[in-house]
Amino acid sequence: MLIGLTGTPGTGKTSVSKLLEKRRGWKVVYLNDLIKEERLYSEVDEERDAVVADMELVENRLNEIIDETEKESANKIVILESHLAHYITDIAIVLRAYPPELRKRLEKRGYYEEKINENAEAEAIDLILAEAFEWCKKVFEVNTTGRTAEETAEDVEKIIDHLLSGKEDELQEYSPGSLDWIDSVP
Ligand SMILES: Nc1ncnc2c1ncn2[C@@H]1O[C@H](COP(=O)(O)OP(=O)(O)O)[C@@H](O)[C@H]1O
Repeated sequence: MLIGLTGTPGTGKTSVSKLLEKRRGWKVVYLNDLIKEERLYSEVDEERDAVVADMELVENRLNEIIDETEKESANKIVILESHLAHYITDIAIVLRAYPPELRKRLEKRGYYEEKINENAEAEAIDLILAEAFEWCKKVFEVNTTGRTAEETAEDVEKIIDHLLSGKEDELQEYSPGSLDWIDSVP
């Protein structure tokens, strides 16, 4: 089962993924690393020091990884970690962080002011959540505000265990759309 772990930069996708790898042995694909390491891109944007992913190459490679994972172990979970993951997966877990808290995290990571504003504003207008609704069949939302990375990892683990159980009922505490941070944009 391929599950997208998405969210604005700084919401904790990488931290949570590393904890889940350790705790549950689930396979995590760090999409941005995969694209660069395996050259799954069609062109390089020198100006922005970025690459343009070739989505067909990416999807083919992901299918191979899923098959390999399912053959190698009893593990049935592949987590796709990236703020673009929801463009690829049918299931998305969207991490959220109250913009003022997100700012602090990004400042700690040494982001420059303009990039911090850009991400804080995107988070305030629910940009990634809206995209996930558009692209995914199933969307879960996890508010990481005021929680530790460990607690968020537990939230994500609970959602994935629910999916593994095959239960169709909604996980109320993670149903999307309950956060409204539009007023946090200065
Ligand atoms: N509840 C939380 N969940 C995840 N990360 C958190 C949380 N609270 C604080 N953090 C911190 O925020 C930062 C998130 O960075 P990172 O995991 O790289 O995010 P992303 O991969 O989404 O850009 C880390 O330094 C992490 O320790």
